[in-house]
Amino acid sequence: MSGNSFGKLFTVTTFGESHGAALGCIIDGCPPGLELSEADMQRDLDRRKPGTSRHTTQRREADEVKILSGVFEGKTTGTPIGLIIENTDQRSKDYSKISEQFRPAHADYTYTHKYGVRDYRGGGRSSARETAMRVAAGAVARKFLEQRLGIKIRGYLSQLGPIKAEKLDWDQVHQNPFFCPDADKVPEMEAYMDALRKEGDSIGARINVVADGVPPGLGEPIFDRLDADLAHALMSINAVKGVEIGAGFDSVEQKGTEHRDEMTPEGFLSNNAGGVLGGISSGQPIVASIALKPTSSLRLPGRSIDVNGNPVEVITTGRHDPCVGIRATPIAEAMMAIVLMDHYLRHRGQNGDVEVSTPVLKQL
Ligand SMILES: C=C(O[C@@H]1CC(C(=O)O)=C[C@@H](OP(=O)(O)O)[C@H]1O)C(=O)O
Repeated sequence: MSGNSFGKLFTVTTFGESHGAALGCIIDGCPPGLELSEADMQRDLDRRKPGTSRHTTQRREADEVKILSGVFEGKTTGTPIGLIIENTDQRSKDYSKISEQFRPAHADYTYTHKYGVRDYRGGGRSSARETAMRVAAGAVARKFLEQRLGIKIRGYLSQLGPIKAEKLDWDQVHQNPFFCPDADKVPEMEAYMDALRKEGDSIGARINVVADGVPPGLGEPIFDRLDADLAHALMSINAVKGVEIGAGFDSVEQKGTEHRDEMTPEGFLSNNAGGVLGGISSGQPIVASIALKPTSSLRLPGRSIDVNGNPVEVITTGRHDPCVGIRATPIAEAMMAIVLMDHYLRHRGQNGDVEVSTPVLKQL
């Protein structure tokens, strides 16, 4: 397999390049009977699309999705769902200067070594523009999970460079261009990004994603643990350099008595596990966090080499996100939805008729 598909029973295959004709995806394995229209996906696509604030790339794409197949009279038929989004605002000449050079920290260099050819226009297939299709596919999974199981998946930006959100107010997340849940930090983030843009530099970010209402039992030990698949899915998002589940790397400094999530008949007393025990969902909220690196396309000159190995100074012109993390919240939510959907179908397949008398604990 060449790495363009994800999932075992709910599979998502994406195709397309940033400056090609279109982005597309095939979702296979979606159960029949789910009401589905373009509007269901457009809501999330609009949250991710470029050009919505001065803090993102100024490329203007409507990211209007069209359903090509798999839906009849407003409902999924169980056959492959084909989706397409046309690219409309490519400016490939911005990239002609770097067609034979490698941007430091960019996939330019590794794509060349792997394939021998490179679509240098906007990063080609390595562009984060590809994530639009993950968001569309994630919206289908999200709708099924919400309607059939009451699962709610929400994300937020918890840190932008040095600025950390200190409050988690879900109502605030969509009140600002950063997906920041702490209104008090927004002016600081705006000032930081304005200064950074003037400087021409970029910055990293952290995104948290939470799924509430996930039933216990999802996840396939040993190699397809739910947390392993989540890490796979989240790490596959462009620019992600770290993934944590629950307490994550803080577990290093915790003692067992502190880390363990004690159980009472009333519910779990904490959630250091991030909702996964032994690779299987526990019924607690699934909690993941990702670190995104700073964008590598910079107008500030950097040392590199050309395709022949000669030293060059690289300057990237064009339109770029000074912080890719700012638009990453809907992408992380989508990847979590795809993983949970896939594991729900897998669990239903093997264990759909398992009955246990042990009560399902709430999270206190
Ligand atoms: C278009 C999107 O983001 C693009 C992601 C991207 C990159 O190299 O990842 C580079 C830029 O592309 P271009 O130079 O063609 O404007 C961004 O605008 C998008 O997310 O939809």
